[in-house]
Order: sequence, then structure tokens, then C-alpha cells
Amino acid sequence: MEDMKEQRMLDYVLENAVRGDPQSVVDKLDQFCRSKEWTMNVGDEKGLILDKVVIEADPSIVLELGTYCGYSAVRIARLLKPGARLLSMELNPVHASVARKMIEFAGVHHMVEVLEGSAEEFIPKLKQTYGVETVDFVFIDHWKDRYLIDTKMLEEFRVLREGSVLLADNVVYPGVPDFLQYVRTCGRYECTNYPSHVQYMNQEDALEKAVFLGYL
Ligand SMILES: C[S@@+](CC[C@H](N)C(=O)[O-])C[C@H]1O[C@@H](n2cnc3c(N)ncnc32)[C@H](O)[C@@H]1O
Ligand SMILES: [Mg+2]
Repeated sequence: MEDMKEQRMLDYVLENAVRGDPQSVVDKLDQFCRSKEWTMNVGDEKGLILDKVVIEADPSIVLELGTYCGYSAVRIARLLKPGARLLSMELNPVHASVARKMIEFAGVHHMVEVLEGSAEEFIPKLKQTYGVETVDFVFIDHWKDRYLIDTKMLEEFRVLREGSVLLADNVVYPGVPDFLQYVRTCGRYECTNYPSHVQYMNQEDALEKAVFLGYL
């Protein structure tokens, strides 16, 4: 693992950020990606949109599909109110391990739980195993061919409530046309598009907010 960029990114944070200060962890992650190696964190530019949508939603229960190294988990957690929970799902055990260390260093581990495995595996267990009745906010940022399937699973297992906010990354690049078409046309969501750029690059990208209207 020492030769992986995820480990180098973690080491950079451990050496340069302030323990217990989530903003400094976010800042040092962005600094690493801008000055050393590109990684797939949502990044500082789209991160400002993520912040705005989280603040507006003021969620108590948050789901994240795709933790990677914990950048967005730390970014979201720093905005949550006391007692709020973030459950973040990550398929890759190396990523999950780095993320847990990042989250612990940032001092937000009391509100963030990394679930190691696929979203498909955890969504059906949210109510019984994790005590989650419904979620207030979902950040969707895992593999792009899973956005639509896992969104439909969130509906099927009644994890969404009227007003639940989905925020999906990368809807332009690399793009998720099946997901976008579904949320924009099925009648169950009110959608807003937030144009931006791919993290740490000039390539156009966007986030899509889809507010669930209920099981119509
Ligand atoms: C773009 S990265 C997430 C970036 C993270 N949200 C951030 O901004 O810091 C996508 C992550 O999703 C994970 N992943 C892919 N498919 C998944 C699935 N079906 N369930 C859970 N995690 C998945 C990948 O291993 C990868 O770490
Ligand atoms: Mg992304």
C-alpha cells in the first residue's frame, strides 16, 4: 500500500494538516491534488456546491455512496449538526481503510461510519441493521453505472422520504445519462443542475440535485 497514491495522500495530510480540524484536512487534500497528484475527491470547486446543498438540507441522516479516501465525508461532516450521522459506503477495502484514518484524524469519526462493501449490499440493510428509517441527504459519487440502480434501490427499500435530497456528482463528466433521464422524467423528483468543473481541472462537469417528491 506504501506505493499507492491514496497512501501518499494520507501521509501528506498526517504530516501537514491539523489533527481534529476537518477544514485543514480538506484544505491539505486539495493542496495535495493541485500540487502533487490528481485524485478523484469531489474537490474544492464542486465542494462549494456540495457545502451549499448540505447547509440548505441541514440533514440529520446522510448517506454517501463512494467514500474513496474520505474527502467528501470530512467535508460534509464538518457542516453537520451535533447528533447527525453520516453512513458512507465504500467497496474497495484499501480506500475504506485510508478513509477511516482520514476521518479519525479530522476528528469527525463520532459522526461518520464507513461501511465497507457495495451500496447494493448495504441499502437493503439500512433499516434493520443500521437503524436508519429514512435519509435526509444522499451524496452519490460511486461508479457511474451504479447511480440509477442504487437510486432505484433507495426507493424500493423506502429509504427516501418526501423531501430527501439526492446530490449526484459527475453528471456531465464522465456522465450518467440513464440516471439523469430517470430523475428528470419519472415524476418523483424535482431537479436542479449545478454546472462546475471536474475536480482540479478545467473540463466541464456538473452536480445534479434531485429532491424526492414521494412515492407518487
Ligand atoms: C469518485 S470516488 C468517491 C469520492 C468521494 N466521494 C470524495 O469526494 O472524496 C468513487 C468511490 O466509489 C467506490 N465504489 C464504486 N462502486 C461502489 C459501490 N457499488 N458501492 C460502494 N462504493 C463503490 C470506489 O471504490 C471509489 O472509492
Ligand atoms: Mg465524483
